[in-house]
Amino acid sequence: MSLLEIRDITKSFGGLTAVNDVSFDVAEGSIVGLIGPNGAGKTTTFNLITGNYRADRGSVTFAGRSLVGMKTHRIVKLGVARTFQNIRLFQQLSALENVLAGRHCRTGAGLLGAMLRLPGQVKEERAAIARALEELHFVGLQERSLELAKNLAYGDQRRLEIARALASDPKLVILDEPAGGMNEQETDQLVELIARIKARGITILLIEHDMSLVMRACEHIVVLEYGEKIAEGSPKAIQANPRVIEAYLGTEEV
Ligand SMILES: Nc1ncnc2c1ncn2[C@@H]1O[C@H](COP(=O)(O)OP(=O)(O)OP(=O)(O)O)[C@@H](O)[C@H]1O
Repeated sequence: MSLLEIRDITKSFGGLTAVNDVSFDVAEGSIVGLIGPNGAGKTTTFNLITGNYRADRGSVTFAGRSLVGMKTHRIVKLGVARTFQNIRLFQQLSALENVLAGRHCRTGAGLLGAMLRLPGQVKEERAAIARALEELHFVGLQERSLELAKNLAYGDQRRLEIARALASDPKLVILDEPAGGMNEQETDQLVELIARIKARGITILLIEHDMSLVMRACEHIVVLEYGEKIAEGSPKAIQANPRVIEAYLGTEEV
């Protein structure tokens, strides 16, 4: 069954059509990769899913509900969480506080309850902290929970963004170049982390230029070029597809 259905989405910026009539599905429980050359429209596609941009045409349906025109915070509440190509952490806050910010959408107590320190609020806060620590442990950052985000190594900041996304109880996690700036060992660990996220029953859609990661981690790959989908299929089929090789992969061994 498809968790996410994208149909004929189009988005233009002035005269430039960044995404042109793109359709694809993300099956529940799967790991799908979105690849293509620089400027192909990958991040724009993500922004159309997460409500950062509104599609000019087409539909985005998540768990049977249309996301078009929905505000980002509502989309997060429905179960779509993301990380960013250019890391967007609260640099002056601790790792733990960053993950708590990701949990915020699932905590109910309002400002008054927080100010009055009502018992329900205190209990909820404790539960949120426990959950945030679990997510830090899950991504391997348990030792760094009180470190400011800005003091974390680049690869650790990427993993912290993943922990923050997971804290929002997503059904779908969207990762924008999660291996960007990572060394080989960190990338290997990321492949393993992605598999463990899937094992939790969470569906994953990712953009990545590191083909060793894409081919190892993804079950299904969608290829964009100049805003259009030029291919989709299994890693094996994509690696052998002449159009994809010409547009993006080249003739090098991947
Ligand atoms: N907000 C915007 N305003 C104007 N043009 C934009 C905007 N966002 C993206 N574009 C343009 O749309 C095209 C697609 O960009 P997009 O970032 O989606 O590509 P991408 O496939 O994610 O590229 P990369 O791999 O380099 O991240 C590019 O030509 C880009 O310059």
